[in-house]
Amino acid sequence: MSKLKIAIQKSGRLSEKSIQLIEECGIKLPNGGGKLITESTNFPVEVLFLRDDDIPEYVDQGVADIGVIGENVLLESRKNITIVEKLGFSACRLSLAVPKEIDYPDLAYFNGKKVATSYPNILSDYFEQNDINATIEFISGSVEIAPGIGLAAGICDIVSSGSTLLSNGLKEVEKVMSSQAVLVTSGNLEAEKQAILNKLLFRIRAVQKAKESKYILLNAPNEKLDKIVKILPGMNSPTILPLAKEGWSSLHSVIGEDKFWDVIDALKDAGAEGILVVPIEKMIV
Ligand SMILES: Nc1ncnc2c1ncn2[C@@H]1O[C@H](COP(=O)(O)OP(=O)(O)OP(=O)(O)O)[C@@H](O)[C@H]1O
Ligand SMILES: O=P(O)(O)OC[C@H]1O[C@H](OP(=O)(O)OP(=O)(O)O)[C@H](O)[C@@H]1O
Ligand SMILES: [Mg+2]
Repeated sequence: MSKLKIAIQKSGRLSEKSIQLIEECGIKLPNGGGKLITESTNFPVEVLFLRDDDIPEYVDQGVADIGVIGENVLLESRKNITIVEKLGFSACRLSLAVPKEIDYPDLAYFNGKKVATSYPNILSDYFEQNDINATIEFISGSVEIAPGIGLAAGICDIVSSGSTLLSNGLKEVEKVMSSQAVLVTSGNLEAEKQAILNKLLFRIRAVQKAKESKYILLNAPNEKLDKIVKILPGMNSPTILPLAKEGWSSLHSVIGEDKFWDVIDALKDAGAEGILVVPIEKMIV
């Protein structure tokens, strides 16, 4: 029976979350051992642990069927592979930065200047689209030190909190792209592997959906239920159960994590009491 080969980063910013996602899908992986390839004991997948930059090539070649990488690495690779699912973790951006004391006018600042980056393809496309004529200096890591050692006038690198820029005396001046972890495939899977991927995607979506939602329970006097129900945007209509206390009910519903804080005050004002909000592990809609 065929197995779906999944390439994930061996060690780095994507590793832990990639393994966590696989495990949250109920796919068991043997513990540790430093192996670079491992098989699940309860789902037809093999996991390959690789450098993230190598994953696009392996997926393109069919050595791996799917892979987890940042959108930045996908775009830089210029491979003919496609995103099957955005995974929502390792959110960051690729930005241009210059020494903080520079009085930066606009993108034209980079005309005739040298810019250091590990993303020469993305950056040259970006400069071309914006009619900027700059020299791109490729360096594979520690890009933030380039201006300080006189290698370049600016850099283009990953920014998340901004603390690496700050500690190297740089400031972000232009966002080139946003990125998050994505699941990619070459799109040439044989039927049996595609069926495994479909099963995996179904589980990933259930896990993702659950993370975006919370299960809410509250108590309220019966005469206030109508008003409370109108405040709660649920999956379907909420469940209402009578409480032992005469004239009171317990109401259960599912609510978007992003909406929760907006509606909580409205619920209290409408007479809700004993509000409990609990995480959902999986959600099939
Ligand atoms: N500070 C950050 N916050 C959030 N996401 C990040 C951050 N830095 C990088 N990423 C994302 O995680 C991916 C992997 O980053 P990491 O720094 O582990 O890569 P790397 O050093 O190239 O690793 P490798 O050794 O596998 O080549 C990046 O391509 C990017 O999409
Ligand atoms: O804006 P920040 O939150 O500071 O994050 C940005 C930094 O994070 C990444 O490096 P990482 O820490 O993964 O180390 P690496 O360069 O060794 O990959 C990236 O290359 C930046 O240097
Ligand atoms: Mg890398």
